[in-house]
Amino acid sequence: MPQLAFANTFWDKYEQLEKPVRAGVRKAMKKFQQLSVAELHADKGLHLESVEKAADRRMRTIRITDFWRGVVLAPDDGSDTFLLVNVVPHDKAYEWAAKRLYTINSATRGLEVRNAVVIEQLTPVLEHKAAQASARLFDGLSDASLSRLGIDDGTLRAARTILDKPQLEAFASLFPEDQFEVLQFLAEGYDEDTVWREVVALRRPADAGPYDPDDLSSAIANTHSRITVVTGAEELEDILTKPFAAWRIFLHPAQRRVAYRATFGGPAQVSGGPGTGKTVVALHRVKHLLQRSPRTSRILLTTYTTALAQSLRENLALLLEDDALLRHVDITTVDALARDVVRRLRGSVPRLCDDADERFRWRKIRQSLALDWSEQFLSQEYRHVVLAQSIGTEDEYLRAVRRGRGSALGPVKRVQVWRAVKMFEEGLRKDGKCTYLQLCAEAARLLNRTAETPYAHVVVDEAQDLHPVQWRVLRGAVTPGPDDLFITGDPHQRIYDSRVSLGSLGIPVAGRSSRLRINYRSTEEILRWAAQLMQEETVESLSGDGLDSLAGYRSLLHGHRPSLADFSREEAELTAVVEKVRSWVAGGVAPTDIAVTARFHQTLDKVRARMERAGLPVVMVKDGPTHQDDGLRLATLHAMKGLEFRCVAVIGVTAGAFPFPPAVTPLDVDPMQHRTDMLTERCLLFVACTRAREELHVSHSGKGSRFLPSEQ
Ligand SMILES: Nc1ncnc2c1ncn2[C@@H]1O[C@H](COP(=O)(O)OP(=O)(O)OP(=O)(O)O)[C@@H](O)[C@H]1O
Repeated sequence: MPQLAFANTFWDKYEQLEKPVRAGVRKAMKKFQQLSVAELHADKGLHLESVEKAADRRMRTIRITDFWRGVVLAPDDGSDTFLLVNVVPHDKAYEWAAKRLYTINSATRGLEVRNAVVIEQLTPVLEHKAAQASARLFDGLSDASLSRLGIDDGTLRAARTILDKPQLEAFASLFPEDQFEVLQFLAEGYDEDTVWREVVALRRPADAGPYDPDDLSSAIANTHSRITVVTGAEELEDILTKPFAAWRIFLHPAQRRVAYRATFGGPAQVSGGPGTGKTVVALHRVKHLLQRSPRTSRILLTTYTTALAQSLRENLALLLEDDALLRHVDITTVDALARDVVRRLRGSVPRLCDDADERFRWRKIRQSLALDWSEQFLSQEYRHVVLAQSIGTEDEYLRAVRRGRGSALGPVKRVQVWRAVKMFEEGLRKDGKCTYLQLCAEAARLLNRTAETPYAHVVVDEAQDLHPVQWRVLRGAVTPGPDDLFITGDPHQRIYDSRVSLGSLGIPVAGRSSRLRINYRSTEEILRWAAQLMQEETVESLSGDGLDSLAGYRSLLHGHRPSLADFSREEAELTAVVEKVRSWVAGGVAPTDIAVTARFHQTLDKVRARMERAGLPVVMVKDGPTHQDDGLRLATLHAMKGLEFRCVAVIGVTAGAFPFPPAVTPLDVDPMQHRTDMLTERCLLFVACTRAREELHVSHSGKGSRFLPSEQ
């Protein structure tokens, strides 16, 4: 019987096909499982046909319906793995198939495809231009170095004509995939050995023997990130009938390496820019841990908000497809976990004090003690110093190193602050209340006192915003040792001003950190635009022991440039956003795949009224809509964390809203805190803009925010 394999490019089309065409695909695929190779070639219904003047002699088309054909790479070396690469309307199928050439990469041993015809047409023209340029992008690299990294002669000739990064990007859909990634890394300035390690070694099989350019079936088996080999009828049915989600099947080697690494000697960390698949990796890690843990052990999968926990739940169910396994995983926020721990180990949970109540209490204390500091300063001092360092006595506070705080506090002042802290804590205690962070501190204390740890493994997503006391809860929830904590996050998306040093919290990740660089969500145009919002900012790493950067961060997708619109009045801005949403809907985007976001609820209320008047129903993200709830999504910027939509409009990006003065500590009060607050403001806008997959619209009325790029 022949073997059947699918290239991920096949799914790009399959998902959009109409029902009868899909049924045709299913019927054709089944034949590959029922007939012998000889019978396949002879089957009249399938009509396995070679392609005239094809760049690849193994290209075949098959009949799907009267109007659609499948494109198949058929082995001609005696092996029996057929690779299904695309479904194309009948009249375009031959042209599409004729241009593609499949080859085996000499370094990675993966199967790659290139648009051989277009590369061949372009190269002489570009060679002519390149000869006149003073420098080319890859001048500094010898042919031998490039060849070691898998660049073959055809690619080399074209690569030698490339002058700059934008020109390289234009080759994204033309060059063989692994070779293109190697060139992207080199273009970012990485040296040969790093590129070998980060691209080649990740893919190359450990037991790679001598290079055989014709061993198609081994190459197909090696190419996990782009090809899936179907092992049986059940699996085929499963793939063809369930909603297809590429992330379930095709992991990038950098994702697979961490998600399925047999074991880590201790806490492990994965960082990466927005949309690089950190959540996807966290989900696959849970799957891996479940498969290798004893049936009695429990796993905690945790994230920052309830909405994100809900989405993790849905996606893990999709990935595992096994309710029995799913029951071994608790999916919850750290705060909810802390509440459960306190309830279980202490019997009751105090009432929770919300942000407004907390601010009110600090204000009253400040007034009653006639302190010079603002309530914001006191609340931050409590959060970033007292709670962060578990300070319990005045003496400890007097000796504390106030990391991250830029205002000096001598002993006299510290005694005053400590009095305020005690008043705050006693006031809450008297009212039978506590803040969320106090609840976490209590949960951590209780977990520390008991010998029992509730979880065998803890997997943390969106880790960048967790406060040290929340980390203590997680530290206490799992016994230190191999595979205890698996952490994913992006310090460029820190929007709640929590600073940590994971090492000092008993979570050392040194030597077990990795980074993801390919964005699977947004187009390169959106990414480049959004990255300008973070310009020149240095960002502390996830573990707090150095700096993080977005170097090498890129997308393979291309689309429209974001639009930045500027209005003199808010009315006009609101009218424009309604029109924008209308045009997206008219273009075929489902309202559930569109989000409008603004900093303030007030702005969202106005948007809501306008949209409803225009006959466009809306749903607030904070109300936790499910997939079934129709309507365009409205959310504050904070609520956009972790989400994604095909189209996003970020409105009200004015000078007064970004930075928002009440959210920023004045420079003269605390220069360090001022810088952190300003960075958090930038991050907030960055997070919102990077939620967009295909279209991003940003607008303001009146003066625009200084964070906005000056050039489009
Ligand atoms: N290997 C993959 N193949 C296809 N799609 C992928 C892959 N990895 C991730 N994706 C898709 O990319 C998008 C972003 O993934 P994910 O949410 O995991 O990224 P993230 O790094 O957690 O993002 P953020 O930090 O911005 O919230 C999702 O739509 C996901 O399905």
